[in-house]
Formats: sequence, structure tokens, C-alpha cells
Amino acid sequence: MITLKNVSKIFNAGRPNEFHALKNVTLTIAREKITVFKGPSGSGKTTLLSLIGCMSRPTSGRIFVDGQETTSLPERFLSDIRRSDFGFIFQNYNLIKGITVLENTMLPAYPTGRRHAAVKADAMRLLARLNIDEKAGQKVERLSGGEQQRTAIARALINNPAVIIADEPTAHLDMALSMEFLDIVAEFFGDRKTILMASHDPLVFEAGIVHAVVEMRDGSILEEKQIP
Ligand SMILES: Nc1ncnc2c1ncn2[C@@H]1O[C@H](COP(=O)(O)OP(=O)(O)OP(=O)(O)O)[C@@H](O)[C@H]1O
Repeated sequence: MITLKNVSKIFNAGRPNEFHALKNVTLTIAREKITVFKGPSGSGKTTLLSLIGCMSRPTSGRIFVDGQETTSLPERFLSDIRRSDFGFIFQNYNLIKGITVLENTMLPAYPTGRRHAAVKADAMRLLARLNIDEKAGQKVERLSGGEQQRTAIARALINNPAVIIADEPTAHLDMALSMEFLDIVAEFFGDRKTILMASHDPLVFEAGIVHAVVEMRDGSILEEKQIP
């Protein structure tokens, strides 16, 4: 379970361009469920996901991941948690050009100190399950959009994190590939992982696999809907 208590984020505090991106957000996110954050551009979805994923810190408020308060941890513990507990799928995939699908998939595992051969075997297994193992040796810049997405999914899974964070995962995909992404989410993550997605895309927030939709507006939560 992930809990946020009175979480606020102010950018450029004390300057003329001070901006309150999140205002006193209190929220409980169920474990092993799929939660989608929707809302207009600028409503705070990405800011919220980056705070939950320990990529930045709130200006005030507290965040707990499975009972552990992440907001009080020093940076070096925070980066350990970020690596072990969270997998990230970014809107533009953030794959590293010039290296292969396999190397991109293995990257988040390097700082964990796991044996190279074991990580490679896991990466190849994931790529095979995602039906992209034939491209393992190919540099990522030559992949199609759907293949880049599947590489990003494999990379997000390599450390077997409990939580997957996907920010606008279908933004660059056509309808068929967006549906494929949702099928992969249902098949791979099912009820074993906590999935948090930010999306404008009705295909995502109206998908049958989604358990909760949190609607955001101007840095606050407008509505929280549990889908039976
Ligand atoms: N580093 C920053 N400095 C200043 N303002 C920022 C910074 N990061 C985000 N913001 C502002 O905070 C607000 C919320 O941004 P955020 O990216 O969380 O919105 P979003 O709901 O994810 O939007 P989108 O759907 O367009 O991705 C925006 O107005 C944005 O300009």
C-alpha cells in the first residue's frame, strides 16, 4: 500500500515564478491493483508519480510505501528504494541510444551488483515473454515504437519491482499498440504488481483492467473512483 499524507510540491518557492504543483494531497493507493491518474495537462500527475517513485521530494507532507516512510530517508537509501521497489516506463521511453535492446534492459540491474550472467538470463527471459528477444542484439534507435515500448517494459521489470510507474505510456502509440500495451499490463503485471499510470487517454482510464481512477485538477484530487 502507498499512502500520501498532506503532500504538497512547490516549484521555485519564494521566487516570483513560485508554482504550487501539488496542494495537500492525501491518498491511499491499493497494493497489487492498477490505478490511473487522469486530468488535464499541468494538473500534477507527473509530479505526483515522481514523488511516489522517490525521484523527487515533496515540499511538505509524508509518503509511505508499505509502511516505510520514504520522505524521511536520506538520498542514498532513497536511490536504493527507487531501484528495488519501482520500475519506470516513461512517455518517450528514455532508452539509451547506441546500445542494444538487451543492454538497455539490463541497465537498472548494474548497480545492484547481481552477477552479469544471471541478469542477462533474466533479461533474455523477459524479452522472450515480450516477444522481442529476436531484437535483443539490435540498437534501440532502429526499433519501431511498439518495440521501444516493449523494451522499456522489460527494463522496468528487470529488478522485479513491486510497483510499476508509467507516465502517459500510450502517448506515442497508435490505437492497436495502445491496446497491446494494455494487454501486456494485464498479462504481465496482472494482480501481482502495483501499477500507477498517468494518462489522458480514455483507452487507458476506461480500460476494463483498471481498478481505480484518480482524477486531478490544479494540483488537487477532484475525484477518486474505485472500479468494482
Ligand atoms: N521543475 C519544475 N519547475 C517549475 N514548474 C514545474 C516543474 N515541474 C513541473 N512544473 C509545473 O507543475 C505543473 C504540474 O506539472 P505535471 O508535469 O505534474 O503535470 P501533468 O498533469 O503530468 O501534465 P501533463 O499531462 O502535461 O504531463 C505544471 O504546470 C508544470 O509546468
